[in-house]
Amino acid sequence: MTTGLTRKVRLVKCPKCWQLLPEPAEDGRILIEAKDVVYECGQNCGCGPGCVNRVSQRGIQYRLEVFRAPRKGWAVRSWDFIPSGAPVCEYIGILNRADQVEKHDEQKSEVPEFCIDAGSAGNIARFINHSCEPNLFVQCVLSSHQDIKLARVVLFAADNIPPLQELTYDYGYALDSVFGPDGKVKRMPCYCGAADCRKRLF
Ligand SMILES: C[S@@+](CC[C@H](N)C(=O)[O-])C[C@H]1O[C@@H](n2cnc3c(N)ncnc32)[C@H](O)[C@@H]1O
Repeated sequence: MTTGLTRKVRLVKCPKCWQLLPEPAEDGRILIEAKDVVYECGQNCGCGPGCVNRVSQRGIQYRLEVFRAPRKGWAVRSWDFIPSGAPVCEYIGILNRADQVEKHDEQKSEVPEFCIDAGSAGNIARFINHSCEPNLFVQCVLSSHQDIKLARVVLFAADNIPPLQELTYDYGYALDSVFGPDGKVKRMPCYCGAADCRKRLF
């Protein structure tokens, strides 16, 4: 999971606690659409943990289950209905400089500065599979600092998601962008089953 965002920010007042925040924050508990970055209130605001502008800081609110999916290995679904725009879970792992990951792993042509590696440590997000027609989207969130390269990465519902439907997001690989240690292009078939499936993850 990588973020390659760069963006100039404008300081405005938080609508809830009136502290200065970069750019207007989302007013409400759900996110309507993906943005470059969402600014939430954090430890530097005076508003406290109950502030509505901390939508992704409440931990996992749904009963998520890891299950076995045909041809894809482990997968994740929710026992509860998830409304469109709701934060589902943060993508947790070890933050690495992308160039360090490359030394012992596959290479990508466009490499961002940092990546979150959930291979050795992470949460349930590491079991969420790719789909070409996903029901989650990836959103960068800043709250306790303003360094976009170190934003938290949170998965939000892109749709109303009924119970037991597999949760998926678009891994976002460009085709032929992943290379093996031998320098050859690596290909991985996609089994998401979407009508417009690209047939390959990368
Ligand atoms: C982050 S893991 C997801 C959890 C994984 N299924 C497992 O069993 O641990 C990513 C890996 O899952 C598999 N995967 C995810 N989405 C897939 C898809 N749409 N089609 C085929 N394999 C998929 C691939 O092996 C991929 O490298």
